[in-house]
Order: sequence, then structure tokens, then C-alpha cells
Amino acid sequence: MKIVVAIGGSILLKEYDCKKFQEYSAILKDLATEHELFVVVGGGKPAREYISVVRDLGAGEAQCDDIGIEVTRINAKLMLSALGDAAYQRVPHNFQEALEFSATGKIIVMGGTEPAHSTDAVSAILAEYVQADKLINLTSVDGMYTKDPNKFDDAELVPEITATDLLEFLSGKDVKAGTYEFFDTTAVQMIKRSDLETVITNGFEPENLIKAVNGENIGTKIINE
Ligand SMILES: Nc1ncnc2c1ncn2[C@@H]1O[C@H](COP(=O)(O)OP(=O)(O)O)[C@@H](O)[C@H]1O
Ligand SMILES: O=c1ccn([C@@H]2O[C@H](COP(=O)(O)OP(=O)(O)O)[C@@H](O)[C@H]2O)c(=O)[nH]1
Repeated sequence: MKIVVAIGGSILLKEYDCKKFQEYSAILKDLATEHELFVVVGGGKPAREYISVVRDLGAGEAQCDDIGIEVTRINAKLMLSALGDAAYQRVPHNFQEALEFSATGKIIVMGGTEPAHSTDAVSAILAEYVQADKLINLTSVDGMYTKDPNKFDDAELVPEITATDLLEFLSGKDVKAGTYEFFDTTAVQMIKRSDLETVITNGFEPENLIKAVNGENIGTKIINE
């Protein structure tokens, strides 16, 4: 299978150490023996901190996004260091480069592309672009909940949702640099129009990636109506 894996910065950079990069690189190398892999990494706390500094310096939102993108690309480089020879050692800056680099047969790792969306959207557009069979989004919670599970004790996990209902759910959410919390609408629009098989699951347990690849029922599945 051709698989796009999005790993949230909230997972990789929670502790500012190498542990999650190492855990993921071991699993990705293993999966790459059977599957073609494209990995998109997010910005996490460092991206938010840098965005906050440049915003205080008076930068507009798109410039703040640009800073966020730079940080995601640094994180992509960290993942390349972890993967070594199993990965193509350049970070694509756009989708065409990602496709070109994939001709090497190695794992491709990228961060952001341009302002006004998150790396969740990058992963969905990339999945469209390379015609992936599956998109797996690894985030800091078990999947999509009826409301923010970190704020509400009575939030319930949603095992399955249509792209249309998810779009409705996300409408009106904040779209400022560094605040594309949970999932962004651009990502869902791509998933909807391409009928892309998508799973959102908890990335703090890297084994969930293997489960999602194997089609086990974990997290939230985005289905098409
Ligand atoms: N309805 C929801 N379902 C799940 N998570 C939500 C929801 N609303 C807000 N969140 C928040 O979104 C966060 C995940 O987004 P984010 O931290 O940006 O992750 P990532 O680094 O994976 O992109 C969760 O920690 C959670 O607090
Ligand atoms: O293609 C992209 C990817 C990222 N960003 C910016 O970089 C930040 C960090 O990326 P993301 O939110 O995806 O990281 P994560 O949520 O995984 O920490 C975003 O909030 C945006 O401001 C962007 O503008 N375009």
C-alpha cells in the first residue's frame, strides 16, 4: 500500500528529546519493507513558541505561518536523522518534489508547504497528490471527540464520522497561525473529494500506526457518505 502518515508535533516534541523519533523510525523502517511511505511531521510546541515571538514582533498571520513551516521542516530533518538511509535525505518543500523524491523508493519526510493551513492539510493534499491508499493521522488524543477531551470530562470518542459531518463540526474553529487545533477544514475537504480512507488515532503509542495500517478499529475513521 501507499500510505501517508501524519505525526503531530505534539507527539514528537512533547519532551524535546529523541525518544519518539527513535520509536517511530523503528516502526516506519519496518513498515517500509512492505509499504510505500510518506511522512508529514507537525511543528508542536517549538512552532507555537516561535510563532508567538514573531507575532509579538508585529508579523502578520501569513508570516507567522511561515515561521511555523520552518519549524515543521526542522522537525522533518530530525526524523530524517532518525531514519538514516531508509529515508531520502532531503525535505520536499512542495508536493511535486515529494513525488519526485519518492522515485528513489525511500521513505519521504516533509513538513509544511505554504501558509494558511496545518500539516494535517499537507498530509491530506499529499495523499491526493501521490494517490495514496490510506491516510493515518497520529495525534495527541485517541481520535475525534464530541468536544475537546482535554477540557471536558464528558467528551466521547467518535469511532466513525463522515467528512461532511466533520466539516460541519469544524466550521467556526480558530484558523490563526499555530492554532489549527485538532484538524483543519482544508484537510477534510481533500479527504471528502478524494474519498480518502483516513484514520485519526493516538500517536503517543506508536504501535497504533501498525494497527491502523492493518485496518484494526482504533481511533476515529473518516468515512464517506
Ligand atoms: N473535538 C475534539 N476531538 C479531539 N481533540 C480535540 C477536539 N477539540 C479540540 N481538541 C484538541 O486538539 C488537540 C490535538 O491537536 P494538536 O495539539 O494540534 O495535535 P497535533 O500536534 O497532532 O496536530 C488535542 O490535544 C485536543 O485537546
Ligand atoms: O503547510 C503548512 C504547515 C504548517 N503551517 C504553520 O505551521 C504551524 C505548525 O504546524 P502544525 O499546526 O501542523 O503542527 P502541529 O499541530 O502538528 O504541532 C501551523 O499552525 C501553521 O501556522 C503552515 O502555515 N502551513
